[in-house]
Amino acid sequence: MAVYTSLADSDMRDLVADYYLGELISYQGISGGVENTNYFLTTTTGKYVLTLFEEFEYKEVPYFLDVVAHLKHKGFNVPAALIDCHGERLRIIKDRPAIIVDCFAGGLLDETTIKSCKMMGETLAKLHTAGLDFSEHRESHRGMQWWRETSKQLAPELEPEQAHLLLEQISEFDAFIEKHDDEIPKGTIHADLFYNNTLFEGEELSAIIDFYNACYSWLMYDLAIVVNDWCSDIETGELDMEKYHALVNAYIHERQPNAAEINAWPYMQKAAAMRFWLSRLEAWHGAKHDAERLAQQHDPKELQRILEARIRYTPNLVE
Ligand SMILES: Nc1ncnc2c1ncn2[C@@H]1O[C@H](COP(=O)(O)OP(=O)(O)OP(=O)(O)O)[C@@H](O)[C@H]1O
Ligand SMILES: N[C@@H](CCO)C(=O)O
Repeated sequence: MAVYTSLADSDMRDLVADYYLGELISYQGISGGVENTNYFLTTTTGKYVLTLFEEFEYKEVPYFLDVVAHLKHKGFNVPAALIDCHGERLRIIKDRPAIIVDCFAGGLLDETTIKSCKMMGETLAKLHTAGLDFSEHRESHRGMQWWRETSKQLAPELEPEQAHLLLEQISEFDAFIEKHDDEIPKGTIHADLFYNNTLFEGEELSAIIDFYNACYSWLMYDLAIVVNDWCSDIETGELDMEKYHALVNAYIHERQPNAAEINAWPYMQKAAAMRFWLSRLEAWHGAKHDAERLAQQHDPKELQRILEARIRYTPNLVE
């Protein structure tokens, strides 16, 4: 279970007493995520989620809270940090920065469908447009610099063919970006919009969560992250072309990519797969001597298969 920082009953009661949330009724660690510690809190006023940030220091967190506040202000159902009795939205609990947000109704999809892909494509384009006037620009903490350094560190631990594939993909993308970076539109992106970061009520997309990889980067890179997760067959890595067309056409209908984005699309699809393959490899290698932690990790092979499938074939953005 991904509760890295455990809180005692008394910690929870003290915490809830510091917000306008009534009395604590119960709490429960959330097993879903891998990056942060999350608890569901039930109080006399409703249901909430407590997040303790395991990767970030206190001063790094306000950017993410500002992104969410900006999008909430624009009408998206996203988890803005609640304000406590002292007027603060961010605090330290057990040495970790922590926030409380509303718990949204809805559940995780077991799998994506053509209809949910269409909804995601449309919503992603709207999210990108809404983020264009967000003035804080933060580089990704899992961007080009991170993948260059991490791939070099991990390469000796990998099978030679894996190391070759990883390093080759990074240099191919780096060479492409060196020439074209300035032409490809950037904005504030979610950068981790896997379908387990969305909630659905019935067939309706009800909320988008987990903005803690948000950054200022290429909008097409964000679309590629979404396509790879929402439209790929997990066993083979191949795209389900009906889902692909539903998602991409819905995106394009809302926001028309320019010629540079169309040109960059194959590179973005491969880079997006490589980035999550690498973060899963990093997490997996970091956890390999701890069976409990290892069992919580996502399987890196799934993203390796997606990358290999995108190398075999990358569909065009616009037919
Ligand atoms: N505001 C919320 N409303 C309802 N459920 C939530 C909310 N926030 C988190 N959850 C639940 O908790 C789970 C884990 O949350 P989250 O994805 O933010 O954790 P994480 O550790 O950052 O995960 P990962 O990085 O693996 O996606 C979600 O899949 C969802 O089921
Ligand atoms: N969505 C990521 C984990 C959290 O960043 C993955 O599936 O590898």
